[in-house]
Parts: sequence; C-alpha cells; structure tokens
Amino acid sequence: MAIQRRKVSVIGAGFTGATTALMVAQKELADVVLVDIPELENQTKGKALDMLEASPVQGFDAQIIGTADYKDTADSDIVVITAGIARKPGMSRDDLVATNAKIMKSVTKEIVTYSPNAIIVVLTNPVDAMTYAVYQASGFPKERVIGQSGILDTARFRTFIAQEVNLSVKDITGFVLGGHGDDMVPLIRYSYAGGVPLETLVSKERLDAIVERTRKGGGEIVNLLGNGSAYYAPAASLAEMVEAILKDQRRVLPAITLLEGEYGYDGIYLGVPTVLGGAGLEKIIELDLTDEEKAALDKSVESVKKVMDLVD
Ligand SMILES: NC(=O)c1ccc[n+]([C@@H]2O[C@H](COP(=O)([O-])OP(=O)(O)OC[C@H]3O[C@@H](n4cnc5c(N)ncnc54)[C@H](O)[C@@H]3O)[C@@H](O)[C@H]2O)c1
Ligand SMILES: O=C(O)C[C@H](O)C(=O)O
Repeated sequence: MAIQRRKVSVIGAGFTGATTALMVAQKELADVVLVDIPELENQTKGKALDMLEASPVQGFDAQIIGTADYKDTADSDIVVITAGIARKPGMSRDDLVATNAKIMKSVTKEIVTYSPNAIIVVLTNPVDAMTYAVYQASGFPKERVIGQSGILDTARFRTFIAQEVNLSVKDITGFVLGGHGDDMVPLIRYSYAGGVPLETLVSKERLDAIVERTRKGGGEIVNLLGNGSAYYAPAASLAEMVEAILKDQRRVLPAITLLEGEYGYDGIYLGVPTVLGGAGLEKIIELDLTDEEKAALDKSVESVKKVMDLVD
C-alpha cells in the first residue's frame, strides 16, 4: 500500500516555486505537486522528475510531480502561490500589480475548486496586495490565506547583523513589521543576539545602515541577478511556514495577514508577528510600539493601501 503523506502544491514552477518544491521534499514535509502553465508543462514535468531523481542520493522520501492540470493538486493540505512575473532592475514590486492580480484570480479559482480546505500561502509580489487578492477571490477565512515576507526580511536583517557582530545567525533574532516594500519597519528594540539587546552591541550608526540595507534587500539581489529576483532565501522562508503549519508547531513567525483592528488598522493585509500552526494563522501578536515606530508603520500601511486599492 502506498504511504499516505501530506500534500503541498506549488503554483508557479519558476525560480522560487521550483526551489520551494525541492526544499519541502528534502525536509520530507509532504509530497509535492509543481504546477505551471500548459505551455511549460514539459519543463515543469522535467524539473519535478529531476528533483525526484535527487531523492535516492540525498535520502529523502517524497513524491514530486510536475503538471499543468489542477486535478493533480486535488485535496492539497497547503497550496503555495509563486505564479506571476518578477521584477527586473529599475522596477518596484508594485509595478507587477496589474499582471499578477489577474494571475492570482485565475489560479485561486482552480485552488478553490480542487482543494477547498487548503491553507494558501502567497509569495507573488506585490505580496501584501496579492495576498489580499487571493483572500477576496477564494472566499476562504483569513486563517487560511496568509502571505510570506517577514521571514525573508527578518532573515536578511539577521544575516547582516550576524556579519556585523561576528556571531552565529542562529543566535540573532529580529522583527520586521509592515508591508514588503522599502518602507518596511525593522524593530531594533525587539532584536537580540543570544538574548542580549542589539542596541547594546552595535552602534546606532551601524544599526541604521543595516536597517536601510534590509529595506532594500530585495532590490540588492535584483540588481546583482540582472534578470529576476531572489529565490533561495524566499523558498527557505516558505518551507519554514509550510513546516510550521503541517507539523502544527505553533511557531512565532511573521506573516502577512488580514488585520481587523490589530495595531489600529482594519481591513488591510500586512506583515505582523503571528503564531503559525495547524489551522494556518493561529494568532496575531500585537507588540507595543513607540510613537516613532507607529509613525513608520503608518507610512508603510499607506503604501500597501494604495496597491490594495488597485486590486479592488
Ligand atoms: N514575497 C516575497 O518575499 C517574494 C520573494 C521572492 C519572489 N517573490 C515574487 O514571487 C513571484 C515569482 O518569482 P520567481 O522568481 O519564481 O519568478 P519566475 O518568473 O522564475 O517564475 C514564475 C512562474 O510563474 C509561472 N506562471 C505565470 N502565470 C501562471 C499561471 N497562471 N499559472 C501557473 N503558473 C504561472 C511562470 O510561467 C513562471 O514559471 C514574483 O512575483 C516575485 O516578485 C516574492
Ligand atoms: O525584491 C523582489 O522583487 C523579490 C522579493 O520580494 C525579495 O524581497 O527578494
């Protein structure tokens, strides 16, 4: 009898989608279905088969298939959406809104048809507004439609801090609030190295520079790559969310979620600290903010709202 495993479908088999599929399988979190458009069906099948053929070498048990047929995604536990266009040098994430909003609508229709009980995790940019678009198109409760940005933004911050203080990345913790744009809000007051407040270890001048680099972290990679955007760290971030949900870990992780009064905002999808577990979004964590932090968050919210209005 075939082993019954959990099922994760990844929509979009490009850089982020393919890398996420491989990471989810390598961690043996679930069987993976990788989906792309019919014109790319053979390439998608080829990528999936190539990944599967790595499994005996690396010793992981997971099925991976590539397809353009949503029937193959039926009854997924989680569907990750990476479908859509990525920005190129000189573009902002918001420039992608018109094209990607249409794609969100069409892929969400298929997801709802074949996996009505799935938890959807959105990566496609501009991700706050795209998560909102998927929420609207799906009719799912907000607990089952979340987006990824904060794990990635925090990972960038933790990487730069670890380099600065020459300590293990494992011991650096941080919080990044707000939209996934250049005015995101890294919260230094809530950031530590092994429990020691960062403000006592790093000068204000260097912290400011690291915050600025974190805010522009996506653009730094876009400019280096020249023809696409980051995918290893984004895929690792998605895999961490998938793991927290499938294993019902109740991890404290940042996620893009619908705020209904939290932090003083209503009806907006925004990155905040959450508890992720078997139900998807289990809880939103509200942090006390200083006036300065709240003003920075207000600015980020204004930017997100403008893009959400375009989706409406
Ligand atoms: N939120 C984040 O932190 C974050 C991080 C990295 C990338 N992104 C975003 O993720 C998206 C994907 O990035 P990428 O690097 O994988 O791009 P990519 O171009 O490598 O892959 C996108 C894939 O989506 C496919 N696609 C397009 N329309 C589709 C549809 N209707 N159905 C199924 N598949 C479809 C394309 O054929 C392509 O293979 C971009 O919008 C990018 O900006 C977000
Ligand atoms: O920067 C991008 O366009 C991709 C992604 O949002 C990132 O932060 O790497």
